[in-house]
Amino acid sequence: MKNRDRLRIAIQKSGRLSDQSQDLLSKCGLKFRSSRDKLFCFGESLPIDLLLVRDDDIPGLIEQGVCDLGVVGRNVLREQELSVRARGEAPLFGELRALGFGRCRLSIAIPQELEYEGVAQLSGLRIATSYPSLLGDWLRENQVDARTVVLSGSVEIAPRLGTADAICDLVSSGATLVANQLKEAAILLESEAVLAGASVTPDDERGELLELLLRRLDGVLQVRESKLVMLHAPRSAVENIARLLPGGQRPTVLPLEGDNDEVALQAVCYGAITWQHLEDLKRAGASALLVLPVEKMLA
Ligand SMILES: Nc1ncnc2c1ncn2[C@@H]1O[C@H](COP(=O)(O)OP(=O)(O)OP(=O)(O)O)[C@@H](O)[C@H]1O
Ligand SMILES: O=P(O)(O)OC[C@H]1O[C@H](OP(=O)(O)OP(=O)(O)O)[C@H](O)[C@@H]1O
Ligand SMILES: [Mg+2]
Repeated sequence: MKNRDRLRIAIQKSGRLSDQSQDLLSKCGLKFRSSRDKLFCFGESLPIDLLLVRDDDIPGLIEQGVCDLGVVGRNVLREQELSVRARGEAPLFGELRALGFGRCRLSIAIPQELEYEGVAQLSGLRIATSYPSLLGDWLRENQVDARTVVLSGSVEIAPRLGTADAICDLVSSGATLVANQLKEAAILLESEAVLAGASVTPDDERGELLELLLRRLDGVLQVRESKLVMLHAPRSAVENIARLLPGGQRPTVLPLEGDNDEVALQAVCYGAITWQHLEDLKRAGASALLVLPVEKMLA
């Protein structure tokens, strides 16, 4: 691995993951000066630079040591991981964190008029895909002997053109399948954007930068799911109420001026706080309930 004193992160230049990738990095406090060509952006707030590339190139760039981190769909990362393994090599990149956006699934779909009776039915079929390694792996695991037809895009049209009998492609809302008279038969992989990185942490300045960035990222990811809940309650109800706080840490209990029976409670809770939660808390004796968003968090 080449020695560098600045960390480099690759994200998708323009596509489904671009905006949310940029947004996530900016929430981690990274600011970039964009260059004229807009393919390399110099990091101004920390020695962390940005590369804007095609998503398919990200695992390879990490493997070659050109960049240290990348934001890419798990579907792309796993596909390339499997293709490296198929060459008898160990991949030099892997998933470091799941990022919670760009959710979709890699599925097999068949023509709507067919009844799906199970994987065995796929034997002997031609399946069109842009993910030959993931598909091949799944077919082997399920002992299905099908033929893979590799296409780089517009996979859903293959059955209509007669070049394949089924497809294996990304599905999110399912609208593209319906538009092409196809239906989902089996899910091969649940995907979302992930932070990918080298399997070995660099042993120069970048190692520390990487740790700092991961700490910030963990804070940002946690905050996204967190709320600060504040309420008043009788001292005797505190234990019950603490149990009702979803994923809550131990609450802070504070005295209320001029009141010996009531206390104020505050706790950071993880996951959604629904109206049902609030009603349950009220029934347990809580009043003056407030639910506030959390902006930053550092463990
Ligand atoms: N319909 C979808 N809904 C949600 N996420 C999706 C959907 N389709 C794809 N994704 C996710 O977004 C990633 C990027 O999708 P996009 O279509 O922008 O890629 P691309 O066309 O290969 O882009 P590039 O030009 O960078 O090669 C996919 O690899 C996948 O992880
Ligand atoms: O289930 P849906 O919500 O319809 O989404 C699925 C479609 O989205 C993606 O394509 P995209 O629209 O990005 O086009 P592309 O493959 O040409 O990039 C994917 O390849 C599917 O075709
Ligand atoms: Mg691509």
